[in-house]
Amino acid sequence: MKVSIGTKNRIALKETEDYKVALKVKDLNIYYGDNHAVKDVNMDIRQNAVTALIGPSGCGKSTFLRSINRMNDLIPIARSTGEILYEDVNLVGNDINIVALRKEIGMVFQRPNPFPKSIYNNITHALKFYGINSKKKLDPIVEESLRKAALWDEVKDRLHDSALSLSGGQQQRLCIARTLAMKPNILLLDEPASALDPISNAKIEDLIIELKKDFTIVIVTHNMHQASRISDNTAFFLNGDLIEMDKTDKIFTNPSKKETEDYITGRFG
Ligand SMILES: Nc1ncnc2c1ncn2[C@@H]1O[C@H](COP(=O)(O)OP(=O)(O)OP(=O)(O)O)[C@@H](O)[C@H]1O
Repeated sequence: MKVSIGTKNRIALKETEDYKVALKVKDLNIYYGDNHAVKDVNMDIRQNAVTALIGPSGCGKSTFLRSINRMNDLIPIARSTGEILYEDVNLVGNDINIVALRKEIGMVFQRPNPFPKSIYNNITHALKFYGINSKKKLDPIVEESLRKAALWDEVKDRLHDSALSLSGGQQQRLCIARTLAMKPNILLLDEPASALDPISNAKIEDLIIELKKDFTIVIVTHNMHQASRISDNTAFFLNGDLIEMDKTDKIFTNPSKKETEDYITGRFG
């Protein structure tokens, strides 16, 4: 099911010696009209790791995250320059096949947004769009996706019930399962647990730690404890600038920049 994302804007991705890079961001700038929301960001996002994006409200975290699978295209005044290299394709380029891109780089939003369909049909909806229609093919994908999203045991006897009958936390895991069914390489999570109760929140955190074995994960979170618990690397944004990015332990115990320290110690934001 792998689909070519684009043909032009191809630039070889270099990997460093100690880890593989899933996304290489170079000189990325994003504007909403005159508002320069993301400024000259350079960043390597590690494969099979969790990268947390933190920073005060309005600092550009979600804008940065959304640029990775071109969700900002939906905003007419948004404009980007620079490069986000995925495999050998610049995702900022003009000839990107957005449908293919979003299949490889899936996104889960802050509020669970299941379709008003059955649990089963939530998972199969997009697969049918890609021409997978037989129950024989769909059934195993539904089970595998729900298992990966740690929801199978809770829903296996009610797959044809409405997704809206699930709790908020279950709905969010269903949205993750729906994304996993497309077999993406990268998962973008925009505060996926912030609207959930503490138990559901903990389940989502455990799930994210489990999922990084198979996927590269980039997560926006306002919750510092969450970032420190689940992420390998943390990037701190302020006013659209990437102030500092490092191993999560380092960011939370011994950041290099005063702005980072002020933020993580609660002195501002
Ligand atoms: N759809 C939009 N149209 C115009 N400007 C926008 C839009 N979305 C975000 N912005 C602006 O871009 C800047 C960065 O916003 P963004 O939502 O990326 O920040 P954030 O760090 O994710 O904030 P929060 O933590 O509150 O979600 C802000 O100045 C914001 O007003």
